[in-house]
Amino acid sequence: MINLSDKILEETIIKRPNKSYKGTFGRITLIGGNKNFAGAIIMASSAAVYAGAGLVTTMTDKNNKTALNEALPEAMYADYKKITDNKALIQNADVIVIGPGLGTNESSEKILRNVLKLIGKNQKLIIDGSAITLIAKRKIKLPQAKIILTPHQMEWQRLSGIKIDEQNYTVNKKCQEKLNAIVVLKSHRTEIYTNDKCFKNTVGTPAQATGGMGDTLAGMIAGFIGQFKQTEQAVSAAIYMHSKIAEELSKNQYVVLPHQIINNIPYYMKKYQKK
Ligand SMILES: NC(=O)C1=CN([C@@H]2O[C@H](COP(=O)(O)OP(=O)(O)OC[C@H]3O[C@@H](n4cnc5c(N)ncnc54)[C@H](OP(=O)(O)O)[C@@H]3O)[C@@H](O)[C@H]2O)[C@@H](O)CC1
Ligand SMILES: Nc1ncnc2c1ncn2[C@@H]1O[C@H](COP(=O)(O)OP(=O)(O)O)[C@@H](O)[C@H]1O
Ligand SMILES: [Mg+2]
Repeated sequence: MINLSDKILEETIIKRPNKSYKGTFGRITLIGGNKNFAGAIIMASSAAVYAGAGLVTTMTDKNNKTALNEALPEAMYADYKKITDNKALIQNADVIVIGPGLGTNESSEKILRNVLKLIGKNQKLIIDGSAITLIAKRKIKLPQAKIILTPHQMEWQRLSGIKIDEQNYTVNKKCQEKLNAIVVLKSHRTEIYTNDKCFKNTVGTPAQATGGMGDTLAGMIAGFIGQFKQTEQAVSAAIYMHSKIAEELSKNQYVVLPHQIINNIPYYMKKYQKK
């Protein structure tokens, strides 16, 4: 297990090339946010935009359209019940995020299945929250793609069958290999399992134990892997920076909210970019 440090940020966050445009920095499509969980997909989408994603589309419940436009005018909207009429939004994306606030009813399952059918093998797919629970409970097969799973410990228990108090490096690694995906096992000290290396987060604070913190992380990871070439490195950098911001803010705050992390991402990216 490799302990993460500031080095991961300096190695990952490069100076933006002058010869570039929005397409250079990643087209990201996020799917989630049922009518009760608008916040989850708005936080994930905001984190992606603030982490530098070039172009963001949010596919969500139609009741969330106004809230999304008001909170994040940078994001485009599409109805997540019309995936099959909007195949290009999935097929042309560099990174797809599915799950924040998606819910686990039949309609959520249908949306998830429709998205998974469209994923290409070279696309990066982040599977979070409800999508992990659905895959576990309905035994849905993962597509061929560059997959990143971001479970908290209970979601990992549902997916892997490993009880929370029995989760350890050896059994987690074995299951990650079987899934053939990067597994971000979230806890107060998140672990990242990849095919060749494993990393452990060394920063973070109980001040960040707030609903929406994982939704924010999923969007941040999307923003990073949409821009920075080395996927494993970019995933690790996003996780480290998410907690680093929380830890810094917690010096003056009793609690740190997801939107406060989001607002700080551009400043921290500038501060830690490759010298
Ligand atoms: N504003 C919004 O729109 C928000 C929307 N959200 C969306 O809601 C959806 C459901 O996600 P979820 O994580 O809230 O619920 P679920 O999957 O049932 O897991 C909770 C169960 O697991 C247990 N547990 C054990 N260990 C744990 C651990 N380390 N971390 C966390 N839980 C742990 C825990 O134990 P307990 O608390 O009972 O002790 C409980 O029994 C998802 O799509 C998400 O994106 C949220 O992000 C909130 C903000
Ligand atoms: N006590 C803690 N110390 C450090 N990080 C924490 C702590 N509690 C929660 N976190 C972080 O907050 C996030 C919680 O993710 P998750 O449970 O999926 O939240 P949500 O689904 O509500 O958005 C993870 O990134 C986790 O590492
Ligand atoms: Mg979550």
